[in-house]
Amino acid sequence: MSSQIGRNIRVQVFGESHGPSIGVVIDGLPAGLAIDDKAIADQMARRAPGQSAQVTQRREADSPQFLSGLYRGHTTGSPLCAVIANTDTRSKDYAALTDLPRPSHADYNAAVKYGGYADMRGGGHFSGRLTAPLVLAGAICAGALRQRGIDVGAHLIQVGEVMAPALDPVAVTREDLDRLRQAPLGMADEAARQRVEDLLDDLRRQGDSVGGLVECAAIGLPQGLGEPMAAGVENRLSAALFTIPGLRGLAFGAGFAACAMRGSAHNDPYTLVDGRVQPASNHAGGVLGGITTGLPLISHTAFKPTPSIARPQASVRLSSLSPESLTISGRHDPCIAIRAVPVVEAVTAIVCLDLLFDKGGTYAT
Ligand SMILES: Cc1cc2nc3c(=O)[nH]c(=O)nc-3n(C[C@H](O)[C@H](O)[C@H](O)COP(=O)(O)O)c2cc1C
Ligand SMILES: C=C(O[C@@H]1CC(C(=O)O)=C[C@@H](OP(=O)(O)O)[C@H]1O)C(=O)O
Repeated sequence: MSSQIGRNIRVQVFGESHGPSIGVVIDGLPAGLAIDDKAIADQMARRAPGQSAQVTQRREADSPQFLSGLYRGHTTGSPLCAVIANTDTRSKDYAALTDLPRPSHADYNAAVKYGGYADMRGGGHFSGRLTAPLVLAGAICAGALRQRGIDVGAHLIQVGEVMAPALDPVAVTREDLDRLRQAPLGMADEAARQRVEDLLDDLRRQGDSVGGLVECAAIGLPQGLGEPMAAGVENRLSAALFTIPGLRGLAFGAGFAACAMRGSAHNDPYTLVDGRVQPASNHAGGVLGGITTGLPLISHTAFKPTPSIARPQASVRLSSLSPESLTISGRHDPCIAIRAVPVVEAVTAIVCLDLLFDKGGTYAT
């Protein structure tokens, strides 16, 4: 299994959802970086399970214990290791699924690939639980970015058929991103959020789940990060974002809408702003030729509906190879995208810091 992202800042996650703990080793952080415990706790709480009626009811404190790489509130320059305990595991929910795999989860694929040895309780290493250490790593990297005037924020702009307004891809500010971080369900638009809450209530009654779309913006990035072709910003961000389970689609800037546009509408004309050459619009999403343009780096990530739903579904009993109906009990998110918001933000922060370190690694804390 490869559970590492980053080139200069290497983030390795480990653990299984129902093992004793999950965690992260971060290598390549500069020494002397102040660790803001409150900022980390806030980000962890945005993602944590059991925080509202609209998410999985598993309860975890998600308070990290640092084992190395941290001394007197600052990074030491050696690998930082942190563990997060798994306390509220209910493994009996998963006992029957070894022989009767859930459609669209990783149960059956893991059983075949790892010959039945993978610990799939709670989704094991495939679980959304493994995004907790990613958020921890992202919060640490975001602290380093903030010192350089760079901020990353994400929000939910679609759940099923409910849409919320997207950010202004040129003029998005740090205040906008702060506001998004405070928004319940990751959706700042109140009217849209109310419709999402109603939709989630309906889905709970129907035993169903729904997909969603997350928009993320990184602002304050200098022009010139990244390289062409295989080392492009999109390449590196894509590889990292696809570590998030349930992610099914990723687009930059105008994304798939670009295929229906004319060049005259899609092109971002250059203008002069305070004597500097700058694109006047941002259909490019802040990246051209694999290199940042200096405008906000905008991504859209599409999440599938949660696979574990309460409705009866067709599966196959593996021991007898007979078709059987499966009804899943247990605690599940009705919409993965809601708790994926801070995860997308975290992974984007990790990659942005990683890109900054391409420049020779001379980051002054
Ligand atoms: C934050 C988060 C929470 C998730 N919660 C659940 C859940 O409660 N139930 C579930 O079946 N899948 C959940 N998933 C998705 C599964 O982990 C994922 O679909 C599965 O591991 C298969 O991976 P894939 O969808 O990337 O192919 C969650 C994913 C994330 C990122
Ligand atoms: C625990 C978390 O989410 C879990 C992600 C998940 C899955 O299949 O991805 C399934 C559920 O696990 P369990 O059955 O153990 O409650 C979620 O609760 C978390 O995000 O911290």
